[in-house]
Amino acid sequence: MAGNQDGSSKSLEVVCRIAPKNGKESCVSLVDDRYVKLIAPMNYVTRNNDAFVEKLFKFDCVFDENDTQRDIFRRCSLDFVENLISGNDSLLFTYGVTGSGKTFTMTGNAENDNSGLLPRTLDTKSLSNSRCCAVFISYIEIYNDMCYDLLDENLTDERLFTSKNIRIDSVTRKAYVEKIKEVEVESCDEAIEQFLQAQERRKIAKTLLNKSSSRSHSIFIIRLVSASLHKDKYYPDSTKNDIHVAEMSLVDLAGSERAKRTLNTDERLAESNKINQSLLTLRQCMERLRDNQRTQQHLPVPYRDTKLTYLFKTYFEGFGRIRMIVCVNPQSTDFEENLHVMAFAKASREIKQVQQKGQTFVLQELNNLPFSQRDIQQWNKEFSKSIGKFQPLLMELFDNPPVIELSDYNDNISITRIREYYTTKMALKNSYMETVEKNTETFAAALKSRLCFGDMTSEKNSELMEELNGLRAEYAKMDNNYKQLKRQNNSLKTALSRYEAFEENDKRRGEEEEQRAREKDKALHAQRRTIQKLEAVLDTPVFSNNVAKLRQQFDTPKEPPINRLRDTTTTDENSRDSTTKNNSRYDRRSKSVCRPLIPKNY
Ligand SMILES: Nc1ncnc2c1ncn2[C@@H]1O[C@H](COP(=O)(O)OP(=O)(O)OP(=O)(O)O)[C@@H](O)[C@H]1O
Repeated sequence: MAGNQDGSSKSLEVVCRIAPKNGKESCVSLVDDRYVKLIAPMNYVTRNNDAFVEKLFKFDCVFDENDTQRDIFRRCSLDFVENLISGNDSLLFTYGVTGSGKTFTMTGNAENDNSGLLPRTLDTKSLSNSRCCAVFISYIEIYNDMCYDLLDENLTDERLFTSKNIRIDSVTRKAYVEKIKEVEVESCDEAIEQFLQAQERRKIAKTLLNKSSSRSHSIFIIRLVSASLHKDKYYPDSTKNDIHVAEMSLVDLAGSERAKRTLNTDERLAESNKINQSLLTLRQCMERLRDNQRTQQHLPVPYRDTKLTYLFKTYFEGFGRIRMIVCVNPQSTDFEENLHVMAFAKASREIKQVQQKGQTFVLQELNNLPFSQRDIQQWNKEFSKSIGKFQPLLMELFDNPPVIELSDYNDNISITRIREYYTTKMALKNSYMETVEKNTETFAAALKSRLCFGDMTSEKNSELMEELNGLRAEYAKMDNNYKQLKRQNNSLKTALSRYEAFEENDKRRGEEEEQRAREKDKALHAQRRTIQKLEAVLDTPVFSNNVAKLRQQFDTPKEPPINRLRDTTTTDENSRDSTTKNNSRYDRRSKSVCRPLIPKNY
């Protein structure tokens, strides 16, 4: 392999996609095209008992529900297709919690222009490629840490004895899955047909958190073999040693799951454990890679621990580009898992990748020439067709030549026969030659006109391309503006609903106060009426009489002191008697004082 590094190192690219929120509560929100905010649910405290309110995370790009599948494709996959055509490898994968939209992003669905990255990638046309290409696809899944060929029609649901091994190619040093089917495809439709058939064989199941949850990691590989075309000819130039073999791998990882939330049991639980284990290993590999780069150490990276990490080892070692799409579900119940996902994304962005230039393979090094068998068949067909046109003429030209046998030098009969034969054939040949020349002229004229037309078309194409690029740029600008406005609109809507909630609260509070004031008024009114009644009572003659009587009683002079003195000279008994009498009289009086002022019947 003559692959060479271009020396530049870039951070591993991580993009974030926030799924549409499913309810009012949301723990993730887009700040701008590069930052997301993770907001803790009410009363959330970390394990260290610290209060966590919100935290910002940086990405290379952020998408939310306002971005379409087409936007994601143009930002995340289109440049990888160009990378593929120019002979470089790329790995594009989705990562996230179960139900966060990984499969939706990668595969999508046919409804409402919702097809995902994979079908869109297959449907890309290159206008600038002047090379002869052949496209091969393979599709594998890693289920319970075993590798299976999804293009294999005999793959049963039990997957008995069909697991494949991963090997490292001695020439290219790339990891590959051994003995899998690689199908050459001629069109996007053909590739998608193969993909859909294979998709039926994928392990998918209903879980509590996702009604069609991927139980395996799926890896779709597009292999492009290209060679420059031989000058003025329609077949590849095999002498120049510039055959490019490049791969683009589109990976839909299974989502991390917590048994506590999924309530998985038996088979689902075993799957879940394997999924989590391989994701953990992926995480450990990335972290070790980052730490090695930071500390300039060479501690072993545990790629071999799982099939997934072993298969992508070469990518992480710097061969090819990697882009990770982190999918997040903004619902509050996913907060803790999203926190882990964000931490992983942050660590991944700290990994530096040494960029590779196109890998050119020297022909002799390859065991199997990567020519497209279809192309070869096609060329043979065309060749035989054009040769075939002249076949009858050739046959006619050399059919039944006369036996050249003379009895003696005077054998005029034989000489005449031979002369006649060759004269006729000479005339025939001349006429063929004329036809051939005429045909050549016609063909040359046709070719010239086609070439002219081709030149014109290509010029027009370049003009149109320029225009298209201008329009694309304009569209992108308008699209950005539109999204910005949409986001502003959304935040205004949120502010409005918050304001309305406040207003509603105020209104309710006002009404409650009014109600309280009314009740107070009512109570006051009742008190006033009671007072009025009391005043009315005060004015009644009965009351005045009673008052007069009372006054009279109080105004009546008390026993003169002298009597009292006399009483004291009497015996104790008398004294006690008189005291008792006086007391009882007083009692009587006091009873009259205690009589109600207001008559009972009032
Ligand atoms: N951006 C989005 N727009 C519209 N629908 C979405 C989006 N993201 C996810 N969904 C919907 O949410 C549901 C779950 O998504 P999906 O199956 O892609 O999750 P997943 O991450 O692949 O889950 P798992 O790891 O369990 O396979 C699907 O019905 C999908 O259509």
